[in-house]
Amino acid sequence: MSSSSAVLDVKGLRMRYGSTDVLHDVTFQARHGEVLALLGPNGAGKTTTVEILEGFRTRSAGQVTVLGADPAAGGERWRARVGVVLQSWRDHGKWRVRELLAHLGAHYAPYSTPHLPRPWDPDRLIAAVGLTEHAGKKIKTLSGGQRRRLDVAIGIVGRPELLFLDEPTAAFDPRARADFHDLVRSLAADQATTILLTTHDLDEAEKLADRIVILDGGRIVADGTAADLSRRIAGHDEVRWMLDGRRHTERVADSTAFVRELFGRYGGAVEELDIQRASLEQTYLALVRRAETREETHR
Ligand SMILES: Nc1ncnc2c1ncn2[C@@H]1O[C@H](COP(=O)(O)OP(=O)(O)OP(=O)(O)O)[C@@H](O)[C@H]1O
Repeated sequence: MSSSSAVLDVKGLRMRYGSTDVLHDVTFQARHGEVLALLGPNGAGKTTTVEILEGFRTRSAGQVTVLGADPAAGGERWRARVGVVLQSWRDHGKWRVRELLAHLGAHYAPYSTPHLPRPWDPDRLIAAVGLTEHAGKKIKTLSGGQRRRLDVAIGIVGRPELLFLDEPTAAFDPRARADFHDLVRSLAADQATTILLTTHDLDEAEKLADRIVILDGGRIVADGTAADLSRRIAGHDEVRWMLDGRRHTERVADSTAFVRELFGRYGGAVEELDIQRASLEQTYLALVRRAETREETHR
């Protein structure tokens, strides 16, 4: 990908709090319409990275371009193109759901274009986040999960071209989570919204993300599709089969190539073939463990 076509372009990003470096030379990009998941253990630097990209935190060093601008200097027009999902709008407890979304949405009207009409129609947006029944309710009367849906609605009311979602489904019940996943997919597929998602839910990352970036100890330890990442863990696929009445089990790096060879050699004599690929969870844990071992030996 050329840097100019990237919606997010981060090169050599560093962040230091006092005398502690928490981001070391972080480099990654996101394309138009791509869903990127940023994963990593607690304290890895995900929130710090996202807040720098959102323009809420000033970096110590490195080049950061977000929708063509440096977020540290992004003006009103730039901000109108970026969606941020913040934690609950507690100060607005007396506002009603539809009223707040219409009020906040009005701010984006001057940035409307024929290609991207802004803001979302409040009722369509309320339906998209599953709050139709609660549209007339005061915010302080919503449950935690309903409030979180409202947070998401507030984040996307201006039809952002780039959306930051920081652990968006943490308080969602399974139904709300599934609805939310549909919404994220449709934002990316139908509206070409680029989405940067941080999550601790690996299943969510695997379902939603086109690409996964793993941050550990302030460094990127992996960047690729879920399949790319699992290929980096040699010997993770488990292939089982029966041959001449005997059961065989083999751990291999590339199960497709292995099975092709197996059939090439034994043909129809191979029975009860079963392939188990490593889950993203196993891959993630192996990559993080490997990065942490490397870090310890360098210390
Ligand atoms: N304002 C701050 N001052 C000093 N250190 C900070 C500050 N904010 C974060 N840190 C430190 O920076 C590191 C990265 O924190 P960050 O919140 O970015 O991690 P994270 O990956 O988002 O973690 P989590 O998954 O727990 O939310 C941590 O060691 C944290 O203690």
